[in-house]
Amino acid sequence: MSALTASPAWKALAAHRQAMEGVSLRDLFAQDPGRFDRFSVRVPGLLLDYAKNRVTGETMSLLLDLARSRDLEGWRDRLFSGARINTTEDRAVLHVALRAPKGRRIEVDGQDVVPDVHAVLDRMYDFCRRVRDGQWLGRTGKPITDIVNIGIGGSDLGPVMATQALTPWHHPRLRAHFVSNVDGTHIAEALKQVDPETTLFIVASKTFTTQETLTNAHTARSWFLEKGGSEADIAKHFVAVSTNEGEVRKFGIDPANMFGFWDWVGGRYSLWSAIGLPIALMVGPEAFAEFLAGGHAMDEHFRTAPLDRNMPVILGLLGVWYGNFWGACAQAVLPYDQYLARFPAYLQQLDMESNGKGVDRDGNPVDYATGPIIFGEPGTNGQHAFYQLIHQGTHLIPCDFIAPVKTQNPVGRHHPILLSNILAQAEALMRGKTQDEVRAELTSEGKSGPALEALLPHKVFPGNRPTNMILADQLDPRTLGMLIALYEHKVFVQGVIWNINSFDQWGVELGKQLAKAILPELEGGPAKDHDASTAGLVAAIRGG
Ligand SMILES: O=P(O)(O)OC[C@H]1O[C@](O)(CO)[C@@H](O)[C@@H]1O
Repeated sequence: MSALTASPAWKALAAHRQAMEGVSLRDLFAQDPGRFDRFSVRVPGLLLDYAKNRVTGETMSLLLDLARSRDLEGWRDRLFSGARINTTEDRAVLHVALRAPKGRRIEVDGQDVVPDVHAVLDRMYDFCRRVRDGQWLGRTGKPITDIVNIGIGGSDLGPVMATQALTPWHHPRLRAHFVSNVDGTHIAEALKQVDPETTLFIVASKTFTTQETLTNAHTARSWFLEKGGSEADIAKHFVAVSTNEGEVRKFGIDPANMFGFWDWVGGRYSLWSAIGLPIALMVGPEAFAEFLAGGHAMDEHFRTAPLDRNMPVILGLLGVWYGNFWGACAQAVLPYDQYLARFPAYLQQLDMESNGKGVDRDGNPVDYATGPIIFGEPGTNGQHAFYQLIHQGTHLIPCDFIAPVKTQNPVGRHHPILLSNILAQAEALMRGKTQDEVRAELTSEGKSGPALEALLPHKVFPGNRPTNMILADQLDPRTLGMLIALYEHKVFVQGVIWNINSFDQWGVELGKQLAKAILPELEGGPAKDHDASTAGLVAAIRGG
């Protein structure tokens, strides 16, 4: 037994879970009209309603006991103080420093990093202004019209998601494109849409050694040269975002056109850094600064709010409650805002790359579930796809619903219709529909006898399915920053409870290694020793 599962706080929760068997959310609501007030938290701009969870006051207090017993507050202090909590890579974890205001002091090895953060931001903002104002000119003297970000994972998903989320703030002349997949189709289709004389490529890679990104970047470079650009023109059309100046130079990008960041920024936590350059170019420095301010506001909330009023803590603990005590292995994230269409994909990396771990910080196998499978689609599309399983299937899938109260596009009745759907879904998942209710409904429709009885079980909804509701006043740069930081800290809270390192990602390495070995075989090199399946597939691809 691990220290976690042997702990009194864990055992108390396990016993409480047994006591909660059969307790229904319907009853909890019926018994307590103040449930919304008790189980909701506001920070300016965001409201979290977690009343539709299988929790009582006792549940929350036992979960908070667990958090305290894991020294959550101590770990939070270590995070914010620049301690090297990413032990397997011997790094600090300081994405919070990327959104710290000027004058705030955050140290790594005794050195304040906030001035460096703002020096890069100032350079980025200056560059953005020149591109946006039409002063930065392409090789034939024309202003930039298209930005192609080449990156993958954290160097792609965050920028794609946030750029799309902030579409109403986009500069009218600029279009953003994102190329990530090493599938040549991705870059080929992007290049079909852009003009080499007015396109700016951002090669975004923390390490600048990532195979997909380097392959795409070299293809873009060759295309640029084939289309009449010269080596000397590259400086006008290619910039880099990286921590690796040496590799950037080797690629042929002048370090003067490089925006740096630091090893204490994890890839999936990097959209606040220069990796956010495509966002800043599209929405402008002022909106990007607001986005950072939103992230910082959530940092302050996480750092200072009491644990029982702390949004990331509450979300994290609820995830632990369902994952570890109710056997839920998935978590749906359901944004009811088309601008947040890529939010679930972004969260997949944030959460699953962070907490998809099977050993604890000391390398011991864990005897409890860790991070869940994250999935989702924007509402209402998901309703017509996978909600059936969430309502009536055999798996327990806690859901996070996210919506803006005010839409950026008040077209006709669309927004009230959208919001009626999100509220209805959460209500339906909580209430369900009993046999008696179904029987009464079918009877009122004129059904009776065996026909009614045959249909009845199919129309019953068990209900009692947990949901959180996150309402933003509106989706704008500030609330987007808050929302992202909320989930970053939620993931951190869970990592602390599970005693895992949420900041490394060794699980992505083996596939990369094997792909390197297989590539020469697919390009005509000698066949290597594989299992029969892989050998057969290699032969099939080689036409053997
Ligand atoms: O920015 P880089 O170094 O190209 O890495 C891209 C991505 O690859 C990973 O290392 C593994 O998928 C991610 O953590 C990272 O975001």
